[in-house]
Amino acid sequence: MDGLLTPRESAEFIAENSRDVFIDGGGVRRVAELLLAKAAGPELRVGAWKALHELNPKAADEAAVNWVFVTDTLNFSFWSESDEHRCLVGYGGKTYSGYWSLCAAVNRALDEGIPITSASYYATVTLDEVRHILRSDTDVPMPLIEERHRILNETGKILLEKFEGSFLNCVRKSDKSAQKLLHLVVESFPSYRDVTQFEGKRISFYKRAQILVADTWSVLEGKGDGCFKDISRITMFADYRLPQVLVYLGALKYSDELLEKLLKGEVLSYGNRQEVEIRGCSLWCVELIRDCLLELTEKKDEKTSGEINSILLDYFLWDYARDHREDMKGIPFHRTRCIYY
Ligand SMILES: Nc1nc2c(c(CN[C@H]3C=C[C@H](O)[C@@H]3O)cn2[C@@H]2O[C@H](COP(=O)(O)O)[C@@H](O)[C@H]2O)c(=O)[nH]1
Repeated sequence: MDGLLTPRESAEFIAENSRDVFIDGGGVRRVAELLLAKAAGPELRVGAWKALHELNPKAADEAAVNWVFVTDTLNFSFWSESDEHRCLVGYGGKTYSGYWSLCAAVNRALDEGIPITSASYYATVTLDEVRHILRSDTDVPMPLIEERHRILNETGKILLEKFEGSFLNCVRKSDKSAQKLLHLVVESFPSYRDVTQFEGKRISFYKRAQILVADTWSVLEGKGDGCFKDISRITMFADYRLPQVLVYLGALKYSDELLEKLLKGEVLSYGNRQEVEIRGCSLWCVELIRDCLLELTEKKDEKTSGEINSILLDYFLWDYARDHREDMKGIPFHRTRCIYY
């Protein structure tokens, strides 16, 4: 698309022109030092995607790739008005919330013999069937059920028409380039077009398309069809959890006016100036943390378990946010209801 900035270009431009969100250099360094201590550990490596998350597929086959595709097609907007009243899904003796409630519901459906990862099924699945598949154990349903149904039908039909019903065929058309796969996804599937404007420029975040590429790389363990030569050009994924954890860790700061708005739980619409600043500055902040971490590892000649990229930093910080939910209670996340993140 002409004149459309890449996510990294968008983030740098937003950070340079942001009025209500700021990157704190000292905080960036402190987070890089926190990550340095983990550089040689089990988290900052592609294998962590399977090793640390029991709901993720263990296989690296076509079915696993199609599990990733349908899950990332629905990977958006799990936040509820109140944390006490939210969608929960019980699976394998555990109760899951947020993004993990989606994964638990997908696995529960497969166990019930519902072929939810097959495009030939979800291209024509009905709204009632989707309500059943994504049903909550509480009286709070998963948000945006109607949109999830519409997106499943739309995406399933396109996957059948263009890629013989399997996302692995889409991956195989990308010449093992993460960037080519990213663009093939956003050109083919409308619900992945996470683009908006800021200060008169057309900007992109492509959050779900980037995490789809990242999760495809992870489920294929960075090997074979998943051996993307340019995987390090994928940036962090601009969702509503990373900003929260970056503020908690002191790498990102909000103006008093914006913080007050978020503490009141005010909804920010998709593409709103402050919402764009939160997403753009978070993305740029993680890029700066990665640069600082790479500098520290070189200086300290620290062993790392393979190349550290923004995907692995993002995964680590997102998991960190999950594990520190209680500690982060005082830090608001921004509320935007949309299908893009
Ligand atoms: N930046 C970033 N955003 C991520 C993820 C993931 C899931 N990926 C994990 C799963 C397997 C891999 O091992 C990854 O660790 C979901 N989200 C977003 O968060 C929000 C849900 O949050 P909560 O309400 O707390 O569940 C929602 O916008 C969702 O789209 C990530 O990794 N990074």
